[in-house]
Amino acid sequence: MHFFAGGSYLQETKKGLEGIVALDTSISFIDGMQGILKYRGIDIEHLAEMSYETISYLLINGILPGEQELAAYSNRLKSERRINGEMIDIMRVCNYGTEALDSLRTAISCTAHMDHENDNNSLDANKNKAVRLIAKLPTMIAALYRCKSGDFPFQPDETLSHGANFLYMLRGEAPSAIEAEAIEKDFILSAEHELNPSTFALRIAASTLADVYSAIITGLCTLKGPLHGGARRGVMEMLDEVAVPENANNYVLYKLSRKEKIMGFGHRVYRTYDPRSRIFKDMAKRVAKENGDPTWYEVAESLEHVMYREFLDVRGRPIYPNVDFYSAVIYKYLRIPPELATSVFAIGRVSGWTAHCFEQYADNRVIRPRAHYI
Ligand SMILES: CC(=O)SCCNC(=O)CCNC(=O)[C@H](O)C(C)(C)COP(=O)(O)OP(=O)(O)OC[C@H]1O[C@@H](n2cnc3c(N)ncnc32)[C@H](O)[C@@H]1OP(=O)(O)O
Ligand SMILES: O=C([O-])CC(=O)C(=O)O
Repeated sequence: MHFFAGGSYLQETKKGLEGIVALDTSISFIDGMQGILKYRGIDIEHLAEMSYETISYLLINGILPGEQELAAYSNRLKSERRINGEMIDIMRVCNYGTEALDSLRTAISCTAHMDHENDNNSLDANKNKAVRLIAKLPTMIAALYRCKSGDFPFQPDETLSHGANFLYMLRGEAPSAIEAEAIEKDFILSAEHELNPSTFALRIAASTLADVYSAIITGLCTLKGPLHGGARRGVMEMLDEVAVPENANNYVLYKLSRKEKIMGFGHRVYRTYDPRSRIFKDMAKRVAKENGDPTWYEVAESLEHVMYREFLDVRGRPIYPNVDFYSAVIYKYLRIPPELATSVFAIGRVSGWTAHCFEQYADNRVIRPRAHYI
């Protein structure tokens, strides 16, 4: 159905813009029926075996790096990991709440103030800003955590990978090999997902030609909500609440009877298992085994079984875990505090966000849909 308003015919409203195609992209591809996800034409299963730096380069530059390009990109990221004393002072002050993302938002805003290229919107300057953001986000989040506990932040360790260095800065000791693999995979699998809410919000900001930092902060603020990236924290809290696999059935039935959402389930696009969840589930099982206490993994598996059964019985179609579900189980085993979970998601996503910024700037028209006046 079409209706007439303000001199032109408009299409019927689609609540939540479900199924609306808003733009062309070459950054990622999703087949929600078959459970396929590709970044720049490469299957996620293949990408999950690479390093985060490789994936970050791929997303931003459109092609996989050769050996020399990767070495140069990796060196640049490592040399930009440090944050200065002024930033740490800010983190000591702007650190009141129980959600690290609120402070991260301020920290990124301050980085923009300190970046001499902030107002330079050339591609070269924007790529420099992307490198700074990608490199500094883990340092900022670890520093926020340390400052909150009244401790001094640990300096980044340039000998460690992007993921291992983050865990090192949280704890002051290098992670085990499997922990380093798990966090690296988390960053890769979280890096990009087409027009998810935060990326769409960011592209709207970029389409007004707002600078990269402003667009990233727009994305970050949108990631916060519990129906999007905030669900990861929700899952961590749910695992604590359910505590043992035997409680999963009653927990789900109680929540569903009250029409409450179960965090970490459902997706707007996937009608089958999210391919990232499959990889996360396998990784979570391995981390649980290494840890020696499989309880959180078993609680998660029970929740998955009960949700599948309930949705199939009551609605005639199952529901599957999304990207936030088994990643949260991994965070529990990695001892990442729940208040950091959404910010840790952003560490991975910032490469995808910056890639979308560049794609928007390169072929821009301001994004401005219409509303149906009632
Ligand atoms: C990184 C990410 O953003 S991944 C998503 C993270 N978010 C979550 O995990 C939060 C829980 N999940 C949800 O809220 C939703 O599934 C979303 C936001 C992911 C997708 O939303 P939509 O595409 O609008 O799905 P929608 O809400 O229409 O779901 C259809 C039905 O299933 C129900 N449903 C969907 N997900 C869930 C859930 N996790 N728990 C309980 N019921 C659910 C809805 O309530 C709705 O029921 P209704 O028809 O009786 O109203
Ligand atoms: O695509 C979405 O709507 C949400 C999602 O899975 C993501 O952002 O990774």
